[in-house]
Amino acid sequence: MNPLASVRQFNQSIWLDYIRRNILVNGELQRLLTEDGLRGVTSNPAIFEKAIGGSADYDASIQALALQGLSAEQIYEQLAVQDVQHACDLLRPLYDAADSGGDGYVSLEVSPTLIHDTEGTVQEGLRFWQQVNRPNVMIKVPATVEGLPAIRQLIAAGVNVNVTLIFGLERYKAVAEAYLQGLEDRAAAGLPFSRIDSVASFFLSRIDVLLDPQLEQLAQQGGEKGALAQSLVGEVALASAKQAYQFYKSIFSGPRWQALQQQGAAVQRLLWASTGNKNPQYDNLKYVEHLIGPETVNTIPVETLDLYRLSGQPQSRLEEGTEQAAQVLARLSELGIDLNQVSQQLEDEGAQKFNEPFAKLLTVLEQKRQQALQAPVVPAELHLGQYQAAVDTKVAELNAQNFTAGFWNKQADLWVEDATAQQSVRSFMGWLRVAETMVGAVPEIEQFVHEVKAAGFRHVVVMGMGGSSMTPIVFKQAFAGQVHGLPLSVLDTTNPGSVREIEEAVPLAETLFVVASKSGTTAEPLAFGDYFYNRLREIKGERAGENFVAITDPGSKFVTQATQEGYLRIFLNFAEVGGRFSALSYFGLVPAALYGLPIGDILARAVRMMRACGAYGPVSHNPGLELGAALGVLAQHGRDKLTLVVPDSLSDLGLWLEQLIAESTGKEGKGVLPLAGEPLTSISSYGSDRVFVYVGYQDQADAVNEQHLAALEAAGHPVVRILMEDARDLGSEFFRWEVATAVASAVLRINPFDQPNVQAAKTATDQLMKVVVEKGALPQTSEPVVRAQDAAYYSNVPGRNAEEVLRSFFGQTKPGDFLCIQAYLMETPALNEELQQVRALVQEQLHIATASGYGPRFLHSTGQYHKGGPDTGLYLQLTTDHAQDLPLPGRPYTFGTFQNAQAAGDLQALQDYNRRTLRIHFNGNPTQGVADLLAQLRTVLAK
Ligand SMILES: O=P(O)(O)OC[C@H]1O[C@](O)(CO)[C@@H](O)[C@@H]1O
Ligand SMILES: O=C[C@H](O)[C@H](O)COP(=O)(O)O
Repeated sequence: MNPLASVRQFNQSIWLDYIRRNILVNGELQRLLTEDGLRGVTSNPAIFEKAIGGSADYDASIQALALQGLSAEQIYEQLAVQDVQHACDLLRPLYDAADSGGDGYVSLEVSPTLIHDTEGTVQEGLRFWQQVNRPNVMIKVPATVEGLPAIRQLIAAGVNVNVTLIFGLERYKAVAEAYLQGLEDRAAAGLPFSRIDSVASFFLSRIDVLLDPQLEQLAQQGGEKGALAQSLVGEVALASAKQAYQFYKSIFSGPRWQALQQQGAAVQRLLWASTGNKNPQYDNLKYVEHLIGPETVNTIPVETLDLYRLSGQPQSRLEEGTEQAAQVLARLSELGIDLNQVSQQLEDEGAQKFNEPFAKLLTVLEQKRQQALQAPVVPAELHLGQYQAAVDTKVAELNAQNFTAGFWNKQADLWVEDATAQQSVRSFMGWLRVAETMVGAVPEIEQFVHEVKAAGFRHVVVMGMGGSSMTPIVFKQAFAGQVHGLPLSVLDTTNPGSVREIEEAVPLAETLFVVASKSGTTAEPLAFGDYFYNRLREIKGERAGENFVAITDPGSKFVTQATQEGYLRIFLNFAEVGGRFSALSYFGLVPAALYGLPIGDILARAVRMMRACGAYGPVSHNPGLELGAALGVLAQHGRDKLTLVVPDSLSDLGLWLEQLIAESTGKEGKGVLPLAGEPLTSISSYGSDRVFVYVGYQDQADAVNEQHLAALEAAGHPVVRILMEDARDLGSEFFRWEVATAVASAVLRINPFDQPNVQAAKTATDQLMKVVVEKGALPQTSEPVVRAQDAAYYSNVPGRNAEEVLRSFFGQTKPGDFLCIQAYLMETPALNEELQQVRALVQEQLHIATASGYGPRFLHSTGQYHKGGPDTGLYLQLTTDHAQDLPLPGRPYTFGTFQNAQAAGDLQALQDYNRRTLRIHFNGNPTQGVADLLAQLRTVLAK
């Protein structure tokens, strides 16, 4: 048996004298608990100095906390408290176990600067107790003269205390006395004793380190005294411990103790501390092997722990040589050594030994804090030409009304007048500070990632719609090749071909499926979840749930389902964070971390932007406000087509911006229409409804796009450029654009946080699905205007053949319109290519903007704008029959029918809003269908 685990049979508990974030996160502490039978953890200022000051583990958190305005000391406290909380959570099952035996604790020491300050110690002890907020934390209090009354008071207040820095027997007795008095005070106040635990940490190696040289010097003088001194070298620490244990037995046995014990009090166990050997001549296990005995604890540094695991030989030895031990201590005085003086010196040095690293740690933190504060956010360069003056006026107006302060105070009248709408605005502004909350959740997420990898998962599939899956799509592309996490796929379409493609590409049994739905009621993710859960049941039976993770709001129906199905983990997001504003919450960060992204750094960048936008006090320039004001004012001047130009590696950022901006602003007949992925066409093909935004990288030349933008700018179009340092700046950009979107909405006087017109398509789809459930198939659609050989054309425009229908449809185009291609087809590179050519042709020939989206993805993105925004769209819907369909388990329909119902439902909704629509249903291969359409359009649109 592992010697470490065997120690328990002698009723001693082994604790770990070490803490560092990586061992909490990477499973190391958990392994020590499970395999080595470890039963507690202790920390001290020197340990934290090594962990925080001596590693880069905490740098991202330090940056984020510094940017939030915390001082070096506050940063230390926050980090230490977080680690202790995390460790407490890992030890909690042990603490809660019936046979916990007073174990399962994690110790956090009060500041070493308080070593002679009773009141300060009590206050800080109580503060830490509340901050850590875990029943299994112990507050470490030094056993100085001033510490004794603090121990008593904290015990009386019900705080678990680890008394530290005990070097001598007299002081040990005073410590036990303070503990008893604390308990008695508590009893007198009529308060219970249950689960108040305390340990008395007797420091060992430091005693020998101080005394051995003195003894050796005396030994060199020879004679009888010399011989005595020689015999005592290396003996004093162990003798002190053995003697202390005898005192312990007598203190915790008499009638006084029994009275307390009867009321439920627990003994204050002796804990052997400072048990890492510091003298190369001694056995490294010296302060472990000799001190094994009942009702004691030994807190052991990692190196000693590793050695003990290899060669420990546990036996109960604490009461061996008790007589001799007493002799050793008694005879010291014959050598003129006063043990009380020695203890005092050790105590003074002990204070020093913790003060120095603590001061060093604060210095390091201060440097890192300053660095964080000096790092600027990436600027957005706004070249607004003739609109500059109007935008400046709006910015001045917003500043004059103190917009930034009102914004951070969730002042809803900045957007809407109606009281109910204001309430809704306020209740969806949790995104403002969600990045701060998530900084604290990083270790938890990273630990989860380690567990997932350790369990053998090799792939991750995120399944969700709109805001719930868009961020992972962006991350996947932007960080491709730069990270080494688990490969990631995102499923956000009901297209049976795409579902099958993912199914065939992943190792099902070793794939983690993340079902992401804020509401927990969105039809698509629930269908994806059910489909893959069923597949996993076929492979793993009852254990299928082990491959599933949910991200959803607290209390959603999906929580119940995921619980019943035995999901591996349920991440509860925040009700007050809306879907498209959830990039920096669990929705964006859990998949990101699984993919291997440095989520701490990404969050730190987000906090940097929060700070720049006035989250922590007034700012002279608010980049989010300035961008948002520009977008709002430009839209009011008819420049409402926000055309996104990005390098290939950021093309999916366009999709994210589309869903954020379109779903937030496209309502009440107003809005900003973001256009992602438009092909570049001749400068004259762009109308005066455009504003161009480039998001790229500082150190990556993008000549083609840049030349194009320069020409557009020269032609009088407003152009915005944002050049990120690296992909981690996406954290900043998500936040900048969220603020800008909210500000643009304020300029347009709309509520950015609802999506009133998305429901129209959902309701129409639901009705169609009811028919499917009842009748087994979708209802017949009305007759097409034209039925050609390979395609049918449905529209309310006239035409005797395909060409005429296309001519009538495109003949409706006015300046300021846009073509919106809605492809309910399987996304493939070849199809993308054909669609891009259609867009380019339309842009060139009709001088209108073009958008293209796959259904149902765009329904949760630009779909809101299509129905709620201005009536400027020509909607070209492309559908097909699904040659290779997929059944949906437990439902009387297939993915293909579901997707077609979504197309039909949205078409219905568009027509209900009197939008101009043309549906082309391809009978054959859709890519060929689009190629044929392109050929026809070349004729139809030719000037
Ligand atoms: O996360 P949920 O609730 O499944 O919603 C998915 C998406 O659907 C919408 O609610 C509506 O399109 C989006 O706002 C959201 O991001
Ligand atoms: O609680 C544990 C003590 O802080 C620790 O054991 C001190 O050990 P050291 O003497 O090696 O610093």
